[in-house]
Amino acid sequence: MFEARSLSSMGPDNYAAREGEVLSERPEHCVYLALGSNLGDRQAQLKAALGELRQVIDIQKVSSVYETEPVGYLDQPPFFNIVCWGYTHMTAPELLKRAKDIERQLGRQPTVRNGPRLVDIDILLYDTLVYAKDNLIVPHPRMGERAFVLIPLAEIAPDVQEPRSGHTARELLQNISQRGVTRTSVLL
Ligand SMILES: Nc1ncnc2c1ncn2[C@@H]1O[C@H](COP(=O)(O)OP(=O)(O)OP(=O)(O)O)[C@@H](O)[C@H]1O
Ligand SMILES: Nc1nc2c(c(=O)[nH]1)N=C(CO)CN2
Repeated sequence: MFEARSLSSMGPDNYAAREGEVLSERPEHCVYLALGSNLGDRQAQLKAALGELRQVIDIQKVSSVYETEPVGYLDQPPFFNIVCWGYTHMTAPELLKRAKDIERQLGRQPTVRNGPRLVDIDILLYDTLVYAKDNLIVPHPRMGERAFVLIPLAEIAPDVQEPRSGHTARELLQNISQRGVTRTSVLL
């Protein structure tokens, strides 16, 4: 399924949008995103962010909602975290820009690194792309150490590979502590 629809291995610079180009005629790319929220109505924030993302990503699967203890900066409320995957015609830089626009649109204010936020959207994987330029790093550089990412990722795609290491989500999860992450009964 992933291989069949992941049509291009070109880097993002090779197919920047051209004038008059029809988005749906561009190649499709398989993307994995992680979303988190720890302020306000966390469930509503995640739902709203997913709704916005659906405008540019044909979302195939969304994980359960996990309540997770804060990592990095500890003096903040617990998060709700999810992971989803789907297909998009956007390039990776375009998708990052859209994700950051959605965060702003939903009211995210600048804060300390790892600090509280209404909604956070990270690009985990973009096809098998390994990319680091300007303000974008793919695969997400910290995904392999975060139970709040790997547990929902392994729920919906245990065999997906992190292309830098070649390890699957299930394998990466076996190398880290799974404490502080609880599956909730919340449905999105
Ligand atoms: N794969 C990626 N997904 C999302 N943002 C990325 C990615 N790679 C680099 N960035 C950059 O990281 C910057 C900081 O993002 P953000 O404020 O969400 O960080 P953070 O959520 O506090 O920390 P973390 O990146 O560890 O989750 C963004 O402006 C973006 O340009
Ligand atoms: N539990 C949890 N901790 C975090 C999270 C998050 O989404 N969940 N995001 C962070 C910065 O992106 C920092 N710490």
